[in-house]
Amino acid sequence: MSSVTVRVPAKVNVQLSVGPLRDDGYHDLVNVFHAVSIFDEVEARESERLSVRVSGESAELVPVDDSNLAIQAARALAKHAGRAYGVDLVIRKAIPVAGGMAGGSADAAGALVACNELWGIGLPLDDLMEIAADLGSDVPFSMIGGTAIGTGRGEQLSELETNGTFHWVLAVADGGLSTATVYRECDRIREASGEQVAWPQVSEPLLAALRTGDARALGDALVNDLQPAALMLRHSLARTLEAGREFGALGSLVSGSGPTCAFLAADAEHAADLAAAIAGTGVCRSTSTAYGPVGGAQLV
Ligand SMILES: C[C@](O)(CO)[C@H](O)COP(=O)(O)OP(=O)(O)OC[C@H]1O[C@@H](n2ccc(N)nc2=O)[C@H](O)[C@@H]1O
Ligand SMILES: Nc1ncnc2c1ncn2[C@@H]1O[C@H](COP(=O)(O)OP(=O)(O)OP(=O)(O)O)[C@@H](O)[C@H]1O
Repeated sequence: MSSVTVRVPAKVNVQLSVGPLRDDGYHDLVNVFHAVSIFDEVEARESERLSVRVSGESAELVPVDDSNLAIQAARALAKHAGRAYGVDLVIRKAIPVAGGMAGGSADAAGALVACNELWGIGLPLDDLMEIAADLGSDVPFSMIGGTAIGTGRGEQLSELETNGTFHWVLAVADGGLSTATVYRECDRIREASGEQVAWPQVSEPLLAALRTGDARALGDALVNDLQPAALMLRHSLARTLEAGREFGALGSLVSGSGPTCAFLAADAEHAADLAAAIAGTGVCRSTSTAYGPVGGAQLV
């Protein structure tokens, strides 16, 4: 086999509840991930050396040195297997870079699955998931996709049963936001307000909405504790969210650490109308529609 291609979805967080800052610099979360139909492709080609190339959406913003998460994933898998494997990784990006939709994590998950196949290692999913968690808090979810609750720093997953398909509009902003900076801003806002940080709890109305496929109830239950921090760092996002509400989104929130905003629609037609209306106001760089849940990293 000389080449293997894997497709990996983006995510939105339908609940992101952030607990107190831990001693290791992470926060305990209740993180309800939902995989949506925007996909990066990671192709692994036989090679003597480790290298990566990136094309597509904002490819010029993605590093092609050892800081690339897909290269880190290939290296970690080779180390686990105890061999000095090489691979040429070719990434085709559709997921916005530094957009709060787990783009780098998707590429890391894609590289793990693709290299496991290309190199004929045959490592079981459980072992791949452990390597994934070491690479980043969002990487395990990118492996499995669907809808799942992440606890701990978001890496301890339990899959959720959902019904039907949810339709989304994504409003992509100009430029990204650093995840670490957004968490730091969240801590700063909390410290300044003197607020006692509660232990994060799963939202029962949110779980019920997912279980029954009730988009209207899900729209009411969407929550993101990082949203005030993202809005503080990027004031223009308030107008983006406002446009969604104005044009009848069932719910609007910043996706993860932002700056992408996600809007829930009633159905595919409503999503298309909403995407066009929001784009027409000029409050974001571009809009697209997507549906979820979709599966995780998969060979194509
Ligand atoms: C915002 C989310 O995307 C929501 O799914 C994730 O929580 C972030 O996941 P990620 O990008 O995979 O993040 P990581 O690479 O693990 O961590 C980047 C930085 O984000 C902060 N971080 C991340 C996860 C977490 N539970 N608490 C944190 O405080 C830490 O400062 C960390 O140094
Ligand atoms: N393969 C990759 N694709 C995109 N960014 C990468 C990749 N590897 C490393 N990076 C770096 O990671 C940073 C964050 O990018 P990424 O697209 O993962 O952010 P994000 O979607 O906001 O992440 P998350 O939602 O997991 O917090 C980028 O600014 C880039 O420098």
